[in-house]
Amino acid sequence: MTALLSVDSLGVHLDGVAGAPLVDDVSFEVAEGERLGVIGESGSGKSLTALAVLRLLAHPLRATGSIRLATGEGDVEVIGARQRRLDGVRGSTVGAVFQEPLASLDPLMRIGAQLAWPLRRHRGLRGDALRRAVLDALAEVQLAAPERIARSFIHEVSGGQRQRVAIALALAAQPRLLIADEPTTALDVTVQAGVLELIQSSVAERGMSLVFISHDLPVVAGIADRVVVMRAGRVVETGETRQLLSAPREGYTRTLVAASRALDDLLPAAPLDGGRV
Ligand SMILES: Nc1ncnc2c1ncn2[C@@H]1O[C@H](COP(=O)(O)OP(=O)(O)OP(=O)(O)O)[C@@H](O)[C@H]1O
Repeated sequence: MTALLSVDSLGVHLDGVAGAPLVDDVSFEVAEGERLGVIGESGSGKSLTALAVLRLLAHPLRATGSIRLATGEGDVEVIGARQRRLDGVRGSTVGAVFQEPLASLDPLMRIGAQLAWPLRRHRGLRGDALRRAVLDALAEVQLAAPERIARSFIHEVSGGQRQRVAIALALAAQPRLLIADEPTTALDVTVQAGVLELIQSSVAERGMSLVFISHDLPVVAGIADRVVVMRAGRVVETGETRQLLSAPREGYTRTLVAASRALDDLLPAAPLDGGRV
């Protein structure tokens, strides 16, 4: 399969600060339709890697190496690309959902107007067709009462609804790759499963590729075909999910798997009758 995203020897440096790069010699590929999980402890460089792919790193952070995205109109080298070229790529080739939905949503703009923007720009919709597409996009992420949501500001809807709006926004320009960076970590546990299911079904129905970043191993195991394990800014191990989790080669991956199993073993002992944990 051809690679939609190729990251080669990516480094993320903190300009003006001596020492090892924050992300060091990271390489991986994501094929068309593939779902790649990125796991690793807090501070291992997962988010910086995602931000580099989206070219959202700001000074003093600086990326080196190569990040190639295959678009409908040839490959784009993200590091060093002209801003105009990138504007075309963001949204239509790659969309992103972050831990905190407010990161991609404007608090001062009604939700419908925010969604209309990429639909107008990337799909050329206007007037009634645009209004219908906004409501369809909200219905597609299973938000009940799309008309009301479209008229609302983001602070007028719940955390789970906000993340669904952020997903609708990321999908609006029909990207070929979705980057989801800890998309359920900040959500109430009761709505996490629904948002995960939504990401999985949206990716499957659209035949999109997915980069799913999480420190939660069972969640990644359920969603990813292949996994990249990161630690201290470097890739420790990469492999097919089942293979990597059942027979990890590296000590660090074995520790992650063992910690996750130990937590799992505790679960049946937890009170299920309304007791507090
Ligand atoms: N703007 C910044 N300036 C300086 N250091 C930074 C900056 N952003 C991140 N870092 C550092 O880079 C390292 C990698 O951070 P990153 O956010 O990529 O980790 P992560 O694996 O995504 O962690 P988490 O799971 O907690 O989100 C960390 O040591 C972090 O402190």
